[in-house]
Amino acid sequence: MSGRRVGFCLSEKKRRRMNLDAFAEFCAGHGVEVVKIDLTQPLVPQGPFDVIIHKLSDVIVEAEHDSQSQQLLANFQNYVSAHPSTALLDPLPAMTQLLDRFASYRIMSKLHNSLRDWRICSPPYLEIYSATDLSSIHQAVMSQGLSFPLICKTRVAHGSLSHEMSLIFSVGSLADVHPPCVLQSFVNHGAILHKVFVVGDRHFCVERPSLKNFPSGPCDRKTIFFNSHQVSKPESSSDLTSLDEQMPRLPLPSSEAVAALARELRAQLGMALFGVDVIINIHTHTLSVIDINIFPGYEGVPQFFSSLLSHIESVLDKQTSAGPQATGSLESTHTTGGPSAV
Ligand SMILES: Nc1ncnc2c1ncn2[C@@H]1O[C@H](COP(=O)(O)OP(=O)(O)OP(=O)(O)O)[C@@H](O)[C@H]1O
Ligand SMILES: O=P(O)(O)O[C@H]1[C@H](O)[C@H](O)[C@H](OP(=O)(O)O)[C@@H](OP(=O)(O)O)[C@@H]1O
Ligand SMILES: [Mg+2]
Repeated sequence: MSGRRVGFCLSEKKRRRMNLDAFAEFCAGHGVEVVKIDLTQPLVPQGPFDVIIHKLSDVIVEAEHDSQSQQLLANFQNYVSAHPSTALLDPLPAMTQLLDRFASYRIMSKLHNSLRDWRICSPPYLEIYSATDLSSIHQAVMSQGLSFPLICKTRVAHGSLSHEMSLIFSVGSLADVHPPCVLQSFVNHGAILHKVFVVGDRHFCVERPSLKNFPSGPCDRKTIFFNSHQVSKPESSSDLTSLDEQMPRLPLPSSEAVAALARELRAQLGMALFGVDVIINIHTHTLSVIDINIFPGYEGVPQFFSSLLSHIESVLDKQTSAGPQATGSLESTHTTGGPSAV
């Protein structure tokens, strides 16, 4: 495939994290030119692009309150709208919904219906919009079927603050909740996390450290505050990830169930580059989906470069066969409803 230009719109940190320079070299060997897009400069002179791959989560989140980020985002959106033949990975509305745990958890909560045959579910959760009295939160925890311990996560699902979390063990400790946030039932899973990395129609499962088991039900224990990046990176190791008791090794997630999950979320999200965090309940052995990530790090996936290039080529092939008026994003997106909130 010759003369194809793929623009990357990533933060400097993300370019380093994915080793964009090495990917550019890899693509050059396959006749695909990788271009680093500078969002602060006019986009037209930097183009044209057959495909744009981006992770604008920083800009989208900051555009909520920062006029310069709003301008950068508007420039990008104007360029994409004016160039419908440029394929966008991934569509902005799809990415935006995953920046909000209220939206992504609504999608996760529907998986138990669409993937019932695979015994895939997502833990009960509760959306807390604003400061609410303790008894109302406790009432909602009970009525929504949540069970202690609870894990509390910020509503915003991206960026450094989004990884600050807490484990809450009693009704009294609900005072440690800082809305807007979600409360989710903690599922004992033997301190093993399964990261499912999706690249187009391919997906890869990588095992990671995870939070250890805790006694079920409320107990008189202080809230534990932690950063998720201390818990589930390949090198994570602390008393939070070390089991207090020996337990039989859990089965691996069935490859068919994981494939069904990847397929379902590809269709639901209309995205090609995302990660899904899955844990196995030590009592029921059901798969619990606890998180969906935009354009993750794909650490532990040696096939990432070849899979990404293969997906780019499949998108371009579709563009070619669909003709010059093909739309910018080849995959549709839609949002879903959700449970009551506090
Ligand atoms: N409901 C849950 N039950 C048990 N453990 C959980 C649950 N939710 C999260 N965890 C643990 O906390 C870790 C971080 O949770 P989560 O993935 O939601 O945070 P995150 O900041 O979005 O992480 P990342 O962006 O690195 O994927 C998980 O890897 C897992 O170890
Ligand atoms: O271990 P993974 O690849 O899941 O780590 C991801 C993490 O899940 C989040 O997707 C991070 O993105 P933010 O939520 O935007 O911080 C990724 O950071 P990034 O700098 O690679 O985008 C982690 O790689
Ligand atoms: Mg996660």
